[in-house]
Parts: sequence; structure tokens; C-alpha cells
Amino acid sequence: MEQKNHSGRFITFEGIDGAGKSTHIQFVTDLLRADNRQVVVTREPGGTVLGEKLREMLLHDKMNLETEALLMFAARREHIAEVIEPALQRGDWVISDRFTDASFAYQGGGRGLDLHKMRQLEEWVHPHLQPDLTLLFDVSPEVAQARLEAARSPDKFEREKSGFFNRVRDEYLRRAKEFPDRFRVIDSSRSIEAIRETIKGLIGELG
Ligand SMILES: Nc1ncnc2c1ncn2[C@@H]1O[C@H](COP(=O)(O)OP(=O)(O)OP(=O)(O)O)[C@@H](O)[C@H]1O
Ligand SMILES: Cc1cn([C@H]2C[C@H](O)[C@@H](COP(=O)(O)O)O2)c(=O)[nH]c1=O
Repeated sequence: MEQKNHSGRFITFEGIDGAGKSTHIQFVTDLLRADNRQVVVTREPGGTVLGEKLREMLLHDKMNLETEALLMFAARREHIAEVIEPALQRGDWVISDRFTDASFAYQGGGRGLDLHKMRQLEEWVHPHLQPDLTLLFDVSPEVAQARLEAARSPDKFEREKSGFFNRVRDEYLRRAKEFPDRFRVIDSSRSIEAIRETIKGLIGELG
């Protein structure tokens, strides 16, 4: 495990679109606040004024794949400097709806960008920062798609076909195997109640 130079905790939520991340972020936030923790809830791309502007472009405009990856990491650099690092230094718990694993899964796995380039960007943008815990909400693209269709109109990523989401899912699962210390894979095809029980146990382990 990497050496930490802060007293806070950094938890990331990952999974394909519609896997259920947002649903459970609220639950975890309530759980931690009830335990008197200071919690900062944020998201990627986004989380800062500049990052939210980049999010609009990233989710709605057509662009070159490398431009997409670079803008994801540009938004992330701002997010780390303005939100994540200051919060961790204060000793807060940071909950982020996605982080760098999403770039590996979507731009790497989904769209086929060379993972070596992604590792170089990661090394540049946050050489010493990794989540303490990454909750990977794992579900088939078919189930996720059915949930999303019932919930809202799709953005650029959500309009992709199931082949794309199968590749995204595979890359997430590959990373979960590569980094078993921080990843916990949650079977997100279960009921919301059953998933909450699993999450409670996992958060408890962080202390
Ligand atoms: N375990 C579950 N069982 C049934 N429905 C669920 C479950 N989890 C979430 N949902 C529903 O599925 C929809 C998508 O969930 P949610 O917005 O939490 O997904 P998400 O992973 O945050 O998606 P995105 O990454 O696209 O923002 C919502 O309508 C939510 O109520
Ligand atoms: C951080 C990050 C995100 N994405 C994609 C994944 C999702 O389709 C959207 C974000 O939408 P959400 O409803 O907030 O999940 O962006 C990506 O492709 N690469 C990334 O690094």
C-alpha cells in the first residue's frame, strides 16, 4: 500500500452507467455523518467550477479519443488540487462518484485507448494519491440499461451499445484483480437493501 500523508479517507464509487453508484453514495454519506464524520461528496468529471464546465463538453460533445482522455485528466487535476487534497488534509472523508479507474475502464477498455498512455497520465496527475477504498458496482449492461431507461434520457456515454459496456465492465474487473487491496466488487444485480448491508460491512472495515 502507498504511504499516506493525510488523515482523511478517500472512497471512490465505480461501475458502468446505471450500476447504482449514485443511489448508494447517499446511503454511505448518511452512514458516515451519523458517525460524526466530516464528509465531502463529489464527482468526476466535475467537482469544481472548471470541472463542471469540462463535464458538459465531455458528456455531450463529440471529440477525438485522446482529447477526451486528456480533458478527463485535466478536470481531475483541478479536482484533486481544489477539492480532494484539501479535504483529505483536513481529515475529512471524501466520497467521489468515479475517479481514475473510470478513465481506464471507459477511455481504455471501452474506447481502446492504449493503457500505457493512461498510466502515464495517472503518474503525471496524481503520482502519490490512490483511493483507500474503491467500491465497484458490478452488473450486466442489460440490467443497467433497463434501470437507466426507466430513470432518465441518456448522455453521450449512456447511448453506447452493450458491447462498449461489456468492455468497460471487463476493464473494471481486471483492475479489481490488479489492485485487490483497495477494490471491493459488489454484486449490484441484488436489491438495494441487500447491497446496503454489504456496503455497511465494507465501510466499517475502514475504521
Ligand atoms: N439495486 C438496484 N435495484 C433496482 N434498481 C436500482 C438499484 N440500484 C439503483 N437502481 C435504480 O437504477 C437507476 C440508476 O441508478 P443510479 O443513478 O444510482 O446509477 P449510477 O451508477 O449512478 O448511474 P450513472 O453512472 O449513469 O450516473 C435509478 O433509477 C435507481 O433508482
Ligand atoms: C471520470 C470519468 C467518467 N467517464 C464517463 C462515465 C460516465 O458515462 C460519465 C459520467 O457520468 P455519471 O452519470 O456521473 O457517471 O463519464 C469517463 O468516460 N471517463 C472518466 O474518467
